[in-house]
Amino acid sequence: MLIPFSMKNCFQLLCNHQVPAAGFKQTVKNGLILQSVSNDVYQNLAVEDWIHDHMNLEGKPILFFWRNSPSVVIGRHQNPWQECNLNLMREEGIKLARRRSGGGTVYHDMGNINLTFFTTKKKYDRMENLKLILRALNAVQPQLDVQATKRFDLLLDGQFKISGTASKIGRTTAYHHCTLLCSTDGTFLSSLLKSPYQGIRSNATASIPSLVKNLLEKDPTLTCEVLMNAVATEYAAYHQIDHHIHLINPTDETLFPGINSKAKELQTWEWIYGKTPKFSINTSFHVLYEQSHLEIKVFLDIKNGRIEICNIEAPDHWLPLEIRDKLNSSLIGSKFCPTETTMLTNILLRTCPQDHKLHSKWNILCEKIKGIM
Ligand SMILES: Nc1ncnc2c1ncn2[C@@H]1O[C@H](COP(=O)(O)OC(=O)CCCC[C@@H]2CCSS2)[C@@H](O)[C@H]1O
Repeated sequence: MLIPFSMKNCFQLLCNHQVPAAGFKQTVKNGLILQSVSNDVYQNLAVEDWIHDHMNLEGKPILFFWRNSPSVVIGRHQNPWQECNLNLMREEGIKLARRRSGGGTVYHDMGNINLTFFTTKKKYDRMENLKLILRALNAVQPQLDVQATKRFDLLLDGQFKISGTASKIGRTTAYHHCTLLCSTDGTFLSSLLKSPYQGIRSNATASIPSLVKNLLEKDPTLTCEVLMNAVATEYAAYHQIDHHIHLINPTDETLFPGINSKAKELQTWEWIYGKTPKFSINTSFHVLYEQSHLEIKVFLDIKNGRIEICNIEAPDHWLPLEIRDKLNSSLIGSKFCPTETTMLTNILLRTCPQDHKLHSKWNILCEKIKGIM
């Protein structure tokens, strides 16, 4: 059963320096189950941040269910260019989010449930949480063969991943969050999580790709709603709490003071791209010039998402050295992002407005460079 959640309840449960009213304290004595009414990945990640920041040491465990419209979610220390097809994502309007927890890249859509288990650091136990999910799955469909692995994945029939795990451990509190694939678009998932970019070198965390499967393929009654209710029932039984799922609105400032600025921060270029660990690109492409193919080599070092070193090598007769130097130096400091090349084109137009041939070469270069961004 879903019930709306009041501001008072939330403050009393979560905020430091608030003494829960006697009656409420009784009902949430051992924990609480929440579900987001939003399908916005940034807003939902902001709820995680907010609860993590405000949870007090009394440590009522909280289970938070959330689902997102199509999004790719990378780990805190990952490189989006290495993990996904950013061009395809832009074309398809798929959001990219960087979460605060480590680990690999996953795809979310409305057929995927996210579950966040908030506890004190002391009580943080990923295997315990996964066992709880396994009990819930067993309760709704005893025929399922699902096992938890040492990496805290859930595998169906010994080989198909249905859940991936990540976590964030703070000084006193922690959360473990995981996915659960019910009816996600698997074809889309695999095409989005394939990087087309060549020649990237970095120390960023690499994802561990697996075969994936939806639970709905095994049993058409296993919808997201059925699975959330089953997990809520197990969670309630385990913590001896009310099994009601409280609906929360992640944009409600009266409920979560300051949450909208958290969501905003998660949407910034500085967080999503700028936090990418330093990396380099060593690639080349060919251009057709006077009936022969010329090789253009590109070497880039990218730090905090911005080009730190840029070396574009092209035959002198195609692009004179001084223009190449201009290009290399104008790219330095700019964001490694396609909109920046448009800005550079404008710079060139201003620098040498008459040279049409040069402009077309520059445009070719910019198009090629955009292709690796
Ligand atoms: N939604 C989803 N669920 C399970 N597995 C997935 C999913 N999307 C992709 N994958 C597969 O997992 C690997 C990456 O596995 P890898 O082990 O590298 O990473 C993870 O599992 C991270 C899980 C993060 C969970 C958080 C919970 C709330 S916000 S995101 C990917 O290449 C695909 O093969």
